Amino acid sequence: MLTWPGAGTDEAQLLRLLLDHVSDCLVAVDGTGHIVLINRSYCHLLGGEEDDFVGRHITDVVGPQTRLHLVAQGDTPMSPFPLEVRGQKLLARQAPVLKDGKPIGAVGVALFSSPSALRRAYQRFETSVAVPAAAATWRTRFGIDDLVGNDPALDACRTRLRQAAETEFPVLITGETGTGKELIAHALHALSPRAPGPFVSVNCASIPAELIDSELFGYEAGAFTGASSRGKLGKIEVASGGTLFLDEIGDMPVHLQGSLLRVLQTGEIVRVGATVPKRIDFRLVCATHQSLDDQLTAGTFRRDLFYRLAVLRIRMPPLRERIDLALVGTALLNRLSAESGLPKRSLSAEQLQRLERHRWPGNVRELESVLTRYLVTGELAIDEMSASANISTEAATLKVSTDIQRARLAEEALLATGGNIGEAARRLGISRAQFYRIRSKIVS
Ligand SMILES: Nc1ncnc2c1ncn2[C@@H]1O[C@H](COP(=O)(O)OP(=O)(O)OP(=O)(O)O)[C@@H](O)[C@H]1O
Repeated sequence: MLTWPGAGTDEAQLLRLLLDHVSDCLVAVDGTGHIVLINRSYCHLLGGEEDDFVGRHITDVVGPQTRLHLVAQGDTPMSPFPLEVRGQKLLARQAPVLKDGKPIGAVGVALFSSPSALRRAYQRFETSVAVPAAAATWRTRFGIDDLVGNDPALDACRTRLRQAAETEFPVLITGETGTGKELIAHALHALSPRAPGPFVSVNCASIPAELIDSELFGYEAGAFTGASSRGKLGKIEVASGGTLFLDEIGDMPVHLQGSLLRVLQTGEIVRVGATVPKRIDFRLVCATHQSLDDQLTAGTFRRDLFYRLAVLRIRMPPLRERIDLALVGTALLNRLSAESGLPKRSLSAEQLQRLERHRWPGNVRELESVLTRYLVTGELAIDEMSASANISTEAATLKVSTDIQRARLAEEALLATGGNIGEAARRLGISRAQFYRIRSKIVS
């Protein structure tokens, strides 16, 4: 006799309870093909209650293509068996119910609602075995509480952040260097339902152009000379079930922008050297300190990709536009002293005024640096070099825009030649080495 403490003593009720907790759709028929038992998942799929189906012939309920009544009479089961029930494609498994070696009925279990659900389940399984070891190291380091400040623009960022965390849309975070773009990307992941999954961060500016491909998409075993014999998991795959953070997205080479766009459109990646695409479930968050508008105009950033990844936008305010410098300075000073073990120091009214007069081109990162120095030396030395940084930034912009133009021509030549660097260099009338140099100026 079947017993289960706390579940009552009625065996039929107990059986019902168990079956209703099986999420797969399950139905049993007697030797004539009439339904004797059907669980809640199947009733739900059929859009009715148990009483609507028990006693009816399986072909009346599921449709003429079912074979369950035939299996109940001794036909060989076919598993998995494709079935369409109420417009829903299923893969089903059938098994005869035997008594003294003779069939007295059959049980049918719908395994997956469609081949793509099956593929997804298989990939989930594969990923759950292969990815966790890699993903375990990819965790968020910051939450929304780490975002210090009491400023209207920062409050607007917090609101946007909370709204974005409830959705799955791509987010583009913009702002000058050091304004907290990476911090807020971590916080976004930590607030989202994906928080238990990995947060995988890739800095597009720090990976050589020729490696970004394999870094993001991974490669198959032996995909190219020097490739690991076991193949490599790409960062997009490592981010499966979590968030992929692409920092400095403005530095992504044009040919890769096309690949990323395809991933966003299809939800699938193709590893370098592979032919079969793989479905990956990840959320994309990007950041840039560059003006993507300028790059859109210059043609170095694809407009179609831009619209895809900038569905939701968060602009981090520069420190000089914020009204809470005293509060941020004091909070950071306390945090830095707690983290470093250095004795606490406070800031006088005069010192706070000096902080407020500075333009902070390096934003909160620069402020952290000044305050750390203050904790160590007791002197509030604000970097004079950084105060004049605006002028040098403008001078640098001219140079950068020339570099961008050249890189754009190089990328166009590369596209036109199907990725053949030698040929692209020849068309531009430069050497391969010059070609690499031009591209690396933008990429590294
Ligand atoms: N509002 C804030 N509150 C507390 N710390 C902050 C805040 N904004 C930035 N920081 C700190 O400033 C430093 C720089 O932040 P972060 O790396 O997120 O900036 P970023 O905008 O991504 O910079 P970059 O564009 O150079 O990559 C980090 O140590 C971060 O913790």
